[in-house]
Amino acid sequence: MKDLRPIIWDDENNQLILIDQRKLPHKLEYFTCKTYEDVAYTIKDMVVRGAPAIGVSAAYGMALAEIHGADIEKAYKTLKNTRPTAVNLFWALNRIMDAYDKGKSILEEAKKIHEEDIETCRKIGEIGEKLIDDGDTILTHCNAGALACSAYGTALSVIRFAFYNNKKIQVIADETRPRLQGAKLTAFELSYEGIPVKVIPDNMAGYLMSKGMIDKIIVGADRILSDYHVFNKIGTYSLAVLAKHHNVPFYVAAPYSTFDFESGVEDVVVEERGEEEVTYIDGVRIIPEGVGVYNYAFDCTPPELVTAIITEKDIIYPNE
Ligand SMILES: CSC[C@H]1O[C@H](OP(=O)(O)O)[C@H](O)[C@@H]1O
Repeated sequence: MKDLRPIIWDDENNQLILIDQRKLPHKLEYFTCKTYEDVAYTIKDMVVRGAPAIGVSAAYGMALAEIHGADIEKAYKTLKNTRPTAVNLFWALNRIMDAYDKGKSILEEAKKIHEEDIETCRKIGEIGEKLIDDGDTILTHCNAGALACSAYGTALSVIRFAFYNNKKIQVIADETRPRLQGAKLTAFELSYEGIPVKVIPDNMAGYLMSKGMIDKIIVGADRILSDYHVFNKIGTYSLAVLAKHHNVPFYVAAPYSTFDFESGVEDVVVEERGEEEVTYIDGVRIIPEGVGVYNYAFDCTPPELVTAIITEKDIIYPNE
């Protein structure tokens, strides 16, 4: 298994080194964070993205605040305000603040969160792999891979473990407009590892399902509520509706740090990002000046459309 690690803590120089995912797939470059402000920037500008990866990075951002004697409360607020939907960000920051309030080292707690995330994602793959059959064609959305976590991924961990258990699978990655995480990140991550992957435009998924070309769908998550409403990348809900119509199993893979047992659906802030993500592709304007756009980054899939949720402890069947 080619171990893609997007988050590296450099103990020697007290800095956080991140794969700059804005540069993929053309360049594998790194962004070095020396302050918590640097980390906040990387989360907002999606140098690092993906619910677990955002949480781990924010934890190290707090460690940088501690190392440099910065105002811890200010660092907490700055990092907390980077992105509103992925609950892992708040889970990690609150865990760091709990440790700090108890007089523990923030850096040591951040390292624990990082190490736990690696093991959690590995377990999700081990547990979820049994849902994949030899010969399956599996559609995935956005990037819920090692690039969204500390290693392995969530949805892509299931796919990796199926592949390494000698199941002959074919992955279909839809491109995932507007940021194209599927085309740029999932296709990079799987081809880098030799896992068969094809990319499709988002609007092709329904046609492939109607032709019986998709056996299963597996996606990640940014926030799962206690009633199993799933917040994930925009377009997930559309896939879930299509999957229901075509009787295609729809799986969600996520660690328990993505669960939010407090909020109701109406409490969750669905991130809206800048218009330029929709009006431009790779720096080229594609929409006429003066024409408005929507750019919701996430949507919500109700539990009745979810076949199963794969975690590091168990498989949850919301409708059984
Ligand atoms: C393993 S969680 C990945 C999750 O995060 C992504 O969002 P973004 O790329 O905007 O951070 C997407 O929703 C993925 O499913």
